[in-house]
Amino acid sequence: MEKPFIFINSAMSADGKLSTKERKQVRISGKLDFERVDELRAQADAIMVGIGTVLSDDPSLTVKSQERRAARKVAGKDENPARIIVDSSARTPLDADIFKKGEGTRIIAVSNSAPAEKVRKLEEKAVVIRTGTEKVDLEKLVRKLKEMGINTLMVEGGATLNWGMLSAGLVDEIYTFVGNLIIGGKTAPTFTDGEGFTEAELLGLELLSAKKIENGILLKWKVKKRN
Ligand SMILES: NC(=O)c1ccc[n+]([C@@H]2O[C@H](COP(=O)([O-])OP(=O)(O)OC[C@H]3O[C@@H](n4cnc5c(N)ncnc54)[C@H](O)[C@@H]3O)[C@@H](O)[C@H]2O)c1
Ligand SMILES: Nc1nc(=O)c(N)c(NC[C@H](O)[C@H](O)[C@H](O)COP(=O)(O)O)[nH]1
Repeated sequence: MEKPFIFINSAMSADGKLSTKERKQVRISGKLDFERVDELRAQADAIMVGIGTVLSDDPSLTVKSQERRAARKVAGKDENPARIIVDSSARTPLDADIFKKGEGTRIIAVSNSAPAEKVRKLEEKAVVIRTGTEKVDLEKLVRKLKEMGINTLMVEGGATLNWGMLSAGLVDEIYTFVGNLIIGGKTAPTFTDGEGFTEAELLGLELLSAKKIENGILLKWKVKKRN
């Protein structure tokens, strides 16, 4: 299948959580790790998050460094990569930060069951892509993104979207930054939620590198292809 190169970047606690049981964002990364994330954003053609992340964190998903934005301009690109929200029911608030901050394309991926009136309003602010009946069809979505010229796609969570992309076999590499804290709570989002694999379905990884950054560790993984 023709698809972009797809990698996930997430920061998790030492016990594998992405945020608290109230789905409140916590600072897991230190300054250097946020710099690394900014560099990854600047190199990507698009950044994708799930609607759960938009509703809980309201991220802007912009490139933070002025130098990196300027370098993108010199290379003939928009200051920010395309920002994509996977949002089956078109719940993205019309005043979400991704619409307010920075230049660049916004893409909202909805399913065919998303309410028409809300989709029309989103179309005034973003490119809307419809796939799937009840839930966005991630495979069709990434194929469409490739056709639109997106060759490198950075997925920044959250837990449910990570599962959707991994279980569909769409992810090439993963960066997990493991920070020096414990969050706990069986309902707190983990790196991968969703329904989970059976023993026969487990996804294998190859460790590409491990590096200490401040008080945490950055792991880079390659996802093994299933036969
Ligand atoms: N630490 C980090 O690096 C990091 C990064 C991002 C988010 N987070 C945290 O993760 C939490 C949000 O995660 P979440 O799991 O609630 O939401 P999410 O961001 O993973 O979004 C999930 C939504 O994506 C949509 N979706 C549509 N089609 C899908 C498909 N085919 N497969 C999967 N999802 C599909 C669904 O509407 C689903 O509700 C927040 O608490 C946020 O703070 C942490
Ligand atoms: N890399 C990273 N380290 C963390 O410690 C942490 N809490 C997140 N969390 C991801 C977060 O949920 C947001 O989605 C975006 O990182 C916000 O992006 P903006 O700054 O608004 O562009 N990500």
